[in-house]
Amino acid sequence: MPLQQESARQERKPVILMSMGQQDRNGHAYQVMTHKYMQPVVDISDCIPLLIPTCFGVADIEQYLDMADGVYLSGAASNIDPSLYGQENLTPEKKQDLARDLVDIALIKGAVKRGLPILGICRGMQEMNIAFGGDLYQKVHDEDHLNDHREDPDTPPDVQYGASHSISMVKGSWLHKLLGDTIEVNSLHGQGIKTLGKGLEALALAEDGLVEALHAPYLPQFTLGVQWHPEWKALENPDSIKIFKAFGEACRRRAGSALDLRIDKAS
Ligand SMILES: N[C@@H](CCC(=O)NCCCC(=O)O)C(=O)O
Repeated sequence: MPLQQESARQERKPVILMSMGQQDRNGHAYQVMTHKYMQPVVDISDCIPLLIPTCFGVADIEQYLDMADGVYLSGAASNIDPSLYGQENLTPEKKQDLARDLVDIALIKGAVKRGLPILGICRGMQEMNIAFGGDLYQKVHDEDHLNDHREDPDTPPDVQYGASHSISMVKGSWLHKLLGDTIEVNSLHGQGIKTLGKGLEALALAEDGLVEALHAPYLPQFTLGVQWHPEWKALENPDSIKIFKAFGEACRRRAGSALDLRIDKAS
């Protein structure tokens, strides 16, 4: 490969799309929460986050995807509109964010078609499940066979995002190779995976059997949804570093092959 093309490949950081839905929780401003999610993408994945507004609908999603090497779905306090997975709303007291639901589901479907890597965190993992046709427990804590996975909102952030329970990786899976048998994770969610979407498989389970990580093994690209928050102080957590590195590497591979394709077309 000519030197010029090789250095263009090395200098170009992968671009990762992330939607900007409503983001506030326990007095943490929108900017603080968005920053929390972007920080490890910049510091560990070594990628460029490109934020997408959710208030203008999905008309321009394909054009956004044209610019992307990966899709990143953050967490957020709001619940997904249950009509999107065929249920009545059992949590009317909780905020929803339909604009974000629609943008993120379009992003996931677009990423699937285009072979873009996908990483979803907490609400983001739940969105992946809905986009693939699965559904959710709307109140995990009301299910007899499941534990309460919510945080105590009256405690300081370090406690809320501190280790809460252990999860076990599915033996023989790529996540098992990456993270080992078990790790301790934080837990800040009231909803959880009930039925897995079509083609999705669990990669990790909590002690009560709730799905804590999933992927779409039939797809060639990197796909990972996690129910916990690896973005929290990610640089201090070796497991989080492994996750964000793996995502960054997948996006870099994708960016490299997209560049090859453009070079081939141009020559
Ligand atoms: N509403 C869902 C979403 C859970 C979630 O993403 N929580 C994170 C909120 C705070 C943050 O983004 O750090 C549920 O309750 O299951």
